[in-house]
Amino acid sequence: MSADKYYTLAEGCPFASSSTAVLMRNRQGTGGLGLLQDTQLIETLAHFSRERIPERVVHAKAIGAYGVFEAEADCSDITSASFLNKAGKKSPVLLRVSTVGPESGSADTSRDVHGWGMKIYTDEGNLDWVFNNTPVFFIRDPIKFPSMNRSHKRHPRSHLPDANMFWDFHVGNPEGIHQLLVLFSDRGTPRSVRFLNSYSGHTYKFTKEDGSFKYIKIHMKTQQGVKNFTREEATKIAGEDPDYMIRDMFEAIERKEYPSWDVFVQVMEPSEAETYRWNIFDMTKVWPHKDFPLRKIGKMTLNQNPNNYFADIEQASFSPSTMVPGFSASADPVLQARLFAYPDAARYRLGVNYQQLPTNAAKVPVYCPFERDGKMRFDGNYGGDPNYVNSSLQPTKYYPEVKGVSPQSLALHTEHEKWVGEVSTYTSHITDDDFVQPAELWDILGREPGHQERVIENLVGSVREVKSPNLRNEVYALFGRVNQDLGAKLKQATEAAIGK
Ligand code: HEM
Repeated sequence: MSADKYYTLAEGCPFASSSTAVLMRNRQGTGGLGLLQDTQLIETLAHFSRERIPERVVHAKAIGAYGVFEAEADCSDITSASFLNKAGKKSPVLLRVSTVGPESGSADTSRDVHGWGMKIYTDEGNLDWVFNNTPVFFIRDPIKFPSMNRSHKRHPRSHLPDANMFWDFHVGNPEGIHQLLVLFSDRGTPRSVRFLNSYSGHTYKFTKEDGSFKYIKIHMKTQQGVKNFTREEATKIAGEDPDYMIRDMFEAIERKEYPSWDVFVQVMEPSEAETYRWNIFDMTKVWPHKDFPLRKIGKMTLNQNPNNYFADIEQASFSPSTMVPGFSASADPVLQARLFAYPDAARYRLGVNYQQLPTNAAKVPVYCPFERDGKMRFDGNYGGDPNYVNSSLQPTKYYPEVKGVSPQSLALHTEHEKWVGEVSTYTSHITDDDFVQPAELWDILGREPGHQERVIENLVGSVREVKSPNLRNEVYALFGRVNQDLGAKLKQATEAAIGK
């Protein structure tokens, strides 16, 4: 605390003591009636009751840190994004890594997908990469997202996590089988944030000023190497130190052991997408690397812990809709839904002016005078500038005329998006194709000694909690469609464990 810093009330008025109450004392001096004039006491109590903001409905438990993204090379052959147009160009970064289902106070070594919220403060505004540590997802129809998450959370009656509910959802919605296999592999219990990879999962687009574009998927690979806990280790640590992952990364950064990740893209031509073996807008599928190899575009290093968790991390908001010129969304329906869901969540959780909070604010000048006012506006609110579009009294200037770049560089749409379809209802259907990539993953796991056995043990740990024999049989059948042997072994091991 600096020498000239002194205690005041929230309005700046100096106060002699922070722990005195103003009371009407009784004659004996043993009790006292509180007075409304005790502003300090009233304000202290009132503020305490309002300290909590809603925790995120998913991804509540997290750790965050600041760092830097460094471009590997000039990527202007594939994108006009300014943060990627020069080798060595650096942009500041904020990262928040979370578990998905459990609440803010839960154990961070729980078996769960881990979320990756990353904000790159570029010189053309903010770009958010809202990824997971798995390359695929449980669903491909966005309407299923709330249902899927509720089935992973607490039972509405018992308020307990419930394996019956979990497996009931997944048997009824088997498109998640690829993701389930990843979740119950060793990667479902990462050793810490420092040792996990992250993936865009969705197809995005790199766009160029001439209107051309490429489809991309982004992969971030940990330079510390992928390391995981076994089920037993993760369970033990969950009891002993539920904040293990927070502690691990916070302390590493304090020790100046800065974790870093190499950033790659898989790049696909639009014409290739039309005939590719897999639907590139189906997030339950990957693009095998033999078809689309990784190209390195940069490196991300974390080098600074937050100064204040609430201000820097809890108040952070990330959205796939936060995109810079040169980077664009694809027609994946889950991604399209997410473009709406995140700003909507931020407005609910943080308020309509959440972009002004220091941790979310762009590091370039923001001039958005047609969004005004609202709760907790704390900048100058654009003074007397026109609050309506197309003013001739004070015309609005645009980026191309100020920077001398072509208007196309800011184009939102690309050639591949000349839609001719009719409005239709659509729910995806399960076919044998949905089990091809999971079967390949099962074979890949088999190359690592003991990994298939561990997957079965991890599954047994959960499926044995399912009470209904019919539902258990459906779970065995689901995994049997991946590999008959897997289904049979899972059945045998689970029923044996139940019989014990
Ligand atoms: C229809 C699908 C999805 C919907 C509706 C959805 C919705 C949400 C919502 C409402 C939040 C809380 C946001 C907040 O309160 O600030 C959230 C957080 C998050 N989601 Fe999703 N999500 C979906 C799919 C996905 C997918 C596919 C990924 C990863 C590829 C993902 C990654 C994340 C991450 C990393 C966070 C935490 C962000 C943070 O740290 O603040 N979500 N999601």
